Amino acid sequence: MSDICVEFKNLTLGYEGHAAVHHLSGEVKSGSLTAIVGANGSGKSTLMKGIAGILKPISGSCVTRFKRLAYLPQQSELDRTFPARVIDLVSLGYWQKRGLLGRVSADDRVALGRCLDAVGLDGFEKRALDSLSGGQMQRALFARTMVQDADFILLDEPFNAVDARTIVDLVALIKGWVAEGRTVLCVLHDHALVREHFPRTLLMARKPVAWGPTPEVLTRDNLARARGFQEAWDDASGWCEEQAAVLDRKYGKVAAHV
Ligand SMILES: Nc1ncnc2c1ncn2[C@@H]1O[C@H](COP(=O)(O)OP(=O)(O)OP(=O)(O)O)[C@@H](O)[C@H]1O
Repeated sequence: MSDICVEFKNLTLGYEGHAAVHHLSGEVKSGSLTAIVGANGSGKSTLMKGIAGILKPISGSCVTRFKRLAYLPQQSELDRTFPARVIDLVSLGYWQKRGLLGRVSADDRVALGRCLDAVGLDGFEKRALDSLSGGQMQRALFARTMVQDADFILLDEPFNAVDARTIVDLVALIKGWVAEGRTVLCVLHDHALVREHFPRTLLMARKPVAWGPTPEVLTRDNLARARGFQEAWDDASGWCEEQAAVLDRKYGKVAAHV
């Protein structure tokens, strides 16, 4: 098996002709743990959707070589008023394996119980989703991710609105997945957390500003450059080439492939 599980080749992604991620090239190694950081609107979620295949490239390509994907979107994209229990939500993790209407086997139920236990939600099976706290909901979503038994895991801001204790527990789960050989890409805003726990980082500002070992990426210079790109970016402008060239001249050329 190749040790590269995702390869970006000059990838540009966007919406209705407007690019949100520009000219990304690079590779994600199997078994790696990478943080994706950048300001609001810098293209992090767009990149996740591109990797998940939800968004097709405007140009360039994103070649994926993983077997099974688990994608945990931002909580804001989830409807918690849907009348469902924790067990229903977590069981959805089996749909790739069983199909949407397939039966969850006795073995699956045992595995599901183990996952709920691992995320600290033992006994919560029958709780309604709208009765959960933000942290408990995130734990339930992590249980669903575990049930999927994916070799490639995308997490979009998984620590939003959860307390410090929950973050510690969820980070430990993520590290456990990586120790099992799974690959994890995780969108985060907390740079201190990234420095402490994430060996590799991709810094985005609509285009890649830096990508590599975290201490080499989260430098004062790179963060200033990312701010400059982001602030100068004009959402109203049509195509990216001209604007990117202007910004490159102003802030220095971006190392698009690190
Ligand atoms: N469905 C959409 N239709 C049109 N434009 C969109 C859509 N989703 C995102 N965008 C735009 O694409 C750009 C990048 O958005 P994206 O959500 O990828 O940023 P982000 O880095 O994940 O931001 P945040 O940290 O706020 O979640 C933004 O200008 C945003 O308005």
